[in-house]
Amino acid sequence: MTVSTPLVELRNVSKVYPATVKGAPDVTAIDDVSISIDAGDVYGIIGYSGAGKSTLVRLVNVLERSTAGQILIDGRDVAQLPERELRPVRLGIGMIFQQFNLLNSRTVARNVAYPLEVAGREKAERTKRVAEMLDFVGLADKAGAYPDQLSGGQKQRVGIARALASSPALLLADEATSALDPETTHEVLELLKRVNREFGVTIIVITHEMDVIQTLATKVAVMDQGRIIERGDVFDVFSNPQQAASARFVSTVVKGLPSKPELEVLRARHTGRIVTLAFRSDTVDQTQVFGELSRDGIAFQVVYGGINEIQGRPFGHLTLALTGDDTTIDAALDRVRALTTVTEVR
Ligand SMILES: Nc1ncnc2c1ncn2[C@@H]1O[C@H](COP(=O)(O)OP(=O)(O)OP(=O)(O)O)[C@@H](O)[C@H]1O
Repeated sequence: MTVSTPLVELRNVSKVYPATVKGAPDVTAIDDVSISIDAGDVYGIIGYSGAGKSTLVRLVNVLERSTAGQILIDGRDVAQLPERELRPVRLGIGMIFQQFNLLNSRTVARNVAYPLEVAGREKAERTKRVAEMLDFVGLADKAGAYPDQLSGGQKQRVGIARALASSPALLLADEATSALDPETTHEVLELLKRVNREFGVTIIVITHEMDVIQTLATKVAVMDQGRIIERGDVFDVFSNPQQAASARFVSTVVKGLPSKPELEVLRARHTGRIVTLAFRSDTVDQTQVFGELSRDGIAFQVVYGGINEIQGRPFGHLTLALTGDDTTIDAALDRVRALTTVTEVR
């Protein structure tokens, strides 16, 4: 078996900013973070404002130096490289930004050509590559337009064409859809999926929006106060978050567990016992669960919840109001507990 080197690996990385106000404590923006990203991954990093996401991105493309730890790109520690050796490393990393960062005095085509000019590519090669990239993002007809003649979604597509022009192996997307409306966000995320699928580009997606992770990423790390508090396959984290902060992010897109006020409403509206059941397509057989509950004169009604899907795998929570003889319900719930997680709200 061959063990492949991760494309990006952070080992015990920290970044401390000295206090900006005299007497105030230093700011630990990144606190002992280790992370491993394989070639071909779409790796989401989610956290609230101030969690350290942007700092992490600036460390990976070495716009800033870490205070401690190793940052390996393709097995090479870039954190220690002298400035003059960083240029080729940065050329291998594309970036897209929330505010697009296009050059307003240049046409769309010349924006896309910019990294190729910096890399010293011949004019003929630049022209060919720019045409290919504009074609890929569906903006061939806008080559001669200026950025301020474009919509937000079109600007970000130019940003993507520019980021990919020098054929980087890695694309960093820092809040790339946060300035866009939901429809345009969806189009840009679909384009980024194609970037990953068709060019095999590894993508690190930085966001505070869980639906971006749900749509695009295959793996996710949740950041809080400079640390990674949870990580895993997107499906696992969404269907069974382990940390309270992760569960809060998940709850923004998944209607699963009723909140306290919602439970009050459910209790007032329904007689009988209220239970929430967890479902995961790969481990829980819904038919069997409902079969157990429909026996022995128990009646039930689904009163809250929903089933979601990530990468074609359904999961979710359903809350039921059960009526019937208490002892019979207890026995049925015991049987269901052998099949899935049951939470009863008393
Ligand atoms: N250049 C800097 N000097 C001092 N402190 C900084 C600097 N850059 C970031 N910080 C601090 O580091 C912490 C992490 O900031 P960072 O911008 O990485 O967070 P973030 O998760 O990207 O949030 P946002 O989405 O709001 O940018 C914050 O407390 C921030 O104030």
